[in-house]
Amino acid sequence: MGKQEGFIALGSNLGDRELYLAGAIRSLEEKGIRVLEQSPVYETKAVGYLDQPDFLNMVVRFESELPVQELLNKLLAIEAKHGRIRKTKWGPRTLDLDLLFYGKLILDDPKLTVPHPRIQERAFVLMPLQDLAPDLLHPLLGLTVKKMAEQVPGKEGVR
Ligand SMILES: Nc1nc2nc(S)n(CCO)c2c(=O)[nH]1
Repeated sequence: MGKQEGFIALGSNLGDRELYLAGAIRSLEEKGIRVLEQSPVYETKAVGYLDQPDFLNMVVRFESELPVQELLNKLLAIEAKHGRIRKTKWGPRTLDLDLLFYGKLILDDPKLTVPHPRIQERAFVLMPLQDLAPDLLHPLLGLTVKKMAEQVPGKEGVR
């Protein structure tokens, strides 16, 4: 695959959220996923199940040579290492790592969809992603991150 750049969304709404985000970034580095740039950290209102604590969200730009399946497995391992217990699909979690983009990859496999299928509807992803890559073009939607961030509802819940 050669060295590819990509973006990962990080989130936490349980326990010491800042610590979980910092730990995740350290774990990424340990597993050969080189973090090149970090967005600011945003405090965001939970979407999905609303009766859960606010999240801290951020996005990182990374580079890696890993095949995408191995990259996904490492993200799952990092979530598990930082206490992620999948009680309910949409419940609070210590750490959430979502692969947003990986090079020019387009993949629609049941286990893994890249680009992430909900980027366009998530202000908590688009606002930090815009800090890093406003002109990044979504290969399927044909919209830049800047354009998607302008259009996305719920920006008031991302501070
Ligand atoms: N604000 C906010 N709401 C969320 N709902 C879910 S599920 N998640 C987990 C991301 O898939 C989040 C999140 O990271 N931030």
